[in-house]
Amino acid sequence: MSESQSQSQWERAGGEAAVKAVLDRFYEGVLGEPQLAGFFENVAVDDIKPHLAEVLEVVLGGPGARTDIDLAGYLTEAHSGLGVSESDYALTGQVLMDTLEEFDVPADIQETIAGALATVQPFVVAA
Ligand code: HEM
Repeated sequence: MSESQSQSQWERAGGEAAVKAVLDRFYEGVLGEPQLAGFFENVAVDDIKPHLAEVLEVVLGGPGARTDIDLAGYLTEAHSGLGVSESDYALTGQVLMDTLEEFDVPADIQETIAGALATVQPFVVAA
C-alpha cells in the first residue's frame, strides 16, 4: 500500500498543526463576515477551535480521534439557542471550503468535509 493510502485523511491534511492553521484562518474569515460576526461577539473563538479540531479529527479519521463523542448531541447542545439560520450555515460552510481551497487541501479531503457539513447541518441550524 502506498503511503498516501495508508495514512488517514487527517494525517494527509498535515495533522494537528495544519488543522490549527486552517482553523485560525477560518475564524478570521467568519469574523470578517458581517452576517456571522455577531454570533461570536461574546465568545472566545480560541476556546472553540480545539473543540472543532476534535470534531474534524473524528471526521478525517485521525489517530487521536475520540470515540466517545456523540456528535449529534454535542453539536445540538453547543448551538441550541443561537438561532443559526440555513443562510448563516451555508455562508459558514462556504468560508470553510474557501479556506480549504486556500490551503490546497486535497480534493478528496475537501469532499469528506463537504459531506460532513451536510450531515451535521440539522444539529447546528435552529429548527
Ligand atoms: C459547520 C458546522 C459546525 C460545527 C462542526 C461547529 C462546531 C462547534 C463546536 C465544536 C463548538 C464548541 C462547543 C464547545 O465549546 O463545547 C461550537 C461552538 C459555537 N458555534 Fe459552532 N459549529 C458549526 C457551525 C456553526 C455556525 C454556522 C455558527 C453560527 C454562524 C456557529 C456558532 C457557534 C457559536 C457562537 C459557538 C459558541 C457557543 C457558546 O460558547 O456559547 N457554529 N461550534
